[in-house]
Amino acid sequence: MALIEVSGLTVDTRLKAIDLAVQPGEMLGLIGPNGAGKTTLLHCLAGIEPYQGDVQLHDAPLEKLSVQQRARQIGLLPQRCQSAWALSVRDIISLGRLPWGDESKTPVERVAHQTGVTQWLDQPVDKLSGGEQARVWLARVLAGEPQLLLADEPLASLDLYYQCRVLELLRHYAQRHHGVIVSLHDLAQAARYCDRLCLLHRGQVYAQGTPAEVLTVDNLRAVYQVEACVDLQAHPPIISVIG
Ligand SMILES: Nc1ncnc2c1ncn2[C@@H]1O[C@H](COP(=O)(O)OP(=O)(O)OP(=O)(O)O)[C@@H](O)[C@H]1O
Repeated sequence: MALIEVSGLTVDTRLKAIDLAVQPGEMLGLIGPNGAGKTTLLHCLAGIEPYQGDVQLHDAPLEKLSVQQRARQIGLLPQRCQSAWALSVRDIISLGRLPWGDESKTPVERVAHQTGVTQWLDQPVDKLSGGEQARVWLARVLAGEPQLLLADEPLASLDLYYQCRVLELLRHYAQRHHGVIVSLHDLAQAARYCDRLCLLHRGQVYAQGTPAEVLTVDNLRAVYQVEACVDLQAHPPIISVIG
């Protein structure tokens, strides 16, 4: 049974008849040019953007879930995160436990360790750098242990070490019988870490499948309007723009 199955998801002129599914244990990469609809799709799945069509989570309609059920099962790491208050790192991460109503320190400390923010647990989050804060917000989502984790461009402010570390973390998270949908602009990283890719173009699914099926020279030319050199057999995969 699919963890999540999306059929005919449509949002006014922004998304048109999107079909996709994520199996337990799978990490799906959402790729596509600026404005393709990646964020809009993630927001629909997170329940913060209305849509037409059908979304089933574990074979149950998403819209039938209570707010609490949905918060327990789906976690969203938005593209931009900011706290309106000067909360500590520990407080921010603990917010991820709210849907469960527990105050256990163990998950908070575990995810702080995984994301490399343990040393700042008692510091105000707004005193950290942009990339350090991004890892704190990722820790907040991980603390909630959602069945489906949605991450919108989680690499945007991370250095090279943490780009790999975070993608490894998300991949391991998916492999523990969860599901991850992650939007990425780095296609080589998407090829390296994602089980399958969904290439969006002007609000529609242009291609979907394994990285080798999706990241073809023809698809990249049609969607990104670039001539690319693609070597997915290399370790790590190489995708470079040559014209
Ligand atoms: N709140 C909104 N109301 C109406 N249109 C919107 C809204 N937010 C985004 N759009 C439009 O919807 C389209 C898809 O935007 P979206 O943010 O989903 O793209 P994206 O693929 O995530 O892009 P990027 O890679 O630049 O983050 C764009 O044309 C954008 O201008």
